[in-house]
Amino acid sequence: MIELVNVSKIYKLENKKESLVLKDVSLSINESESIGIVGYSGAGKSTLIRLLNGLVKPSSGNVLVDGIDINSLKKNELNFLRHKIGMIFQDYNLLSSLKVIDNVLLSLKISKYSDSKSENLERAKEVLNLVGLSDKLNEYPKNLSGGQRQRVAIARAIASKPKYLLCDEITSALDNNTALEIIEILNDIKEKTNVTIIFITHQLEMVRKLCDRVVVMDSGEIIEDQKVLELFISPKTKTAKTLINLKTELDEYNDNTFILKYKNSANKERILSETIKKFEIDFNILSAKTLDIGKNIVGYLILEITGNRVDEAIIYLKNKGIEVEKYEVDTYW
Ligand SMILES: Nc1ncnc2c1ncn2[C@@H]1O[C@H](COP(=O)(O)OP(=O)(O)OP(=O)(O)O)[C@@H](O)[C@H]1O
Repeated sequence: MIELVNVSKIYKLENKKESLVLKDVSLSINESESIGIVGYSGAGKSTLIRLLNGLVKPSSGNVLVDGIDINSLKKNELNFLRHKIGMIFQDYNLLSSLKVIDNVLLSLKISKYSDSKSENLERAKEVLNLVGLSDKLNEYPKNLSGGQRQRVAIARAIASKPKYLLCDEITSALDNNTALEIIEILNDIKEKTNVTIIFITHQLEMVRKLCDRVVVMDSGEIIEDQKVLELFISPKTKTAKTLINLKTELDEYNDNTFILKYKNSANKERILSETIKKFEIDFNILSAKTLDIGKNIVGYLILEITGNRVDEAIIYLKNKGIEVEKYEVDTYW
């Protein structure tokens, strides 16, 4: 488990000025969880993730990894603890003078994975195979595409079987298809290992495809922390709504226009037809959309509801677990 307890971070600037970039942040990350930390540029995400492996020291508060306050450790103890924590960066950070396989072997050597050269070699080949690069072992990074370089970085980060994997904007520099391939690889790694993934990004779409839980940051604070599925049904903050980025644009709507949001669609048809009969109302579907979130689906429907008992029908729908809101000009899906 990783815990941040009342962590603040102040950077010292020139002219003796200071900048408070994390404000009393507390957060617990459970084992085998995959958590997305999202927010706009400058929210403090990179600072937060760097606190988790001691690359940044807190100005106050504690960072605990498996119960150990990492800032109480001596340098060699911190280095040892870092073997538990793999990190991947936006700009890959590969050594250009080393071949793909040697980049991975170097990381195994540094983390003292095994004394046996052949075991290290076997492991390096295994992880490069896992990220689909078996045919690139002897290439230099400069001969690889951005997506392939990021795969090498993933292989290097997971080679010594870390318990935690920190990912700092690792899909941000890639085109959408390549970014989704990277997410697929991480999902595969998640399935095959118990690694805990901490994924920093401003691309909520990547979090939707990878993570169970999402933390939204704004100006150095955590402003939302909930299951990804719940965030897509009822985001609480404007930042989350904007990051979801699914603004609807209906040309015409009125006081009877509503947006319905629901998890998984199995009962939805039945509930809607029951509601129509029970309250003698009419539904006119204006727009519909579904999103897959992990193994779940979130559905959105924009309806015009007419009849004498609309209020009762809405209460009924809500009691059946369907989120209902009046449609307004800035409604987000
Ligand atoms: N070493 C530093 N010294 C001074 N200020 C810093 C330092 N690192 C970050 N900052 C400032 O701290 C704030 C938070 O930066 P941080 O990189 O943690 O945010 P972020 O959410 O990751 O943003 P981005 O996605 O742009 O990297 C920013 O205003 C940034 O300018």
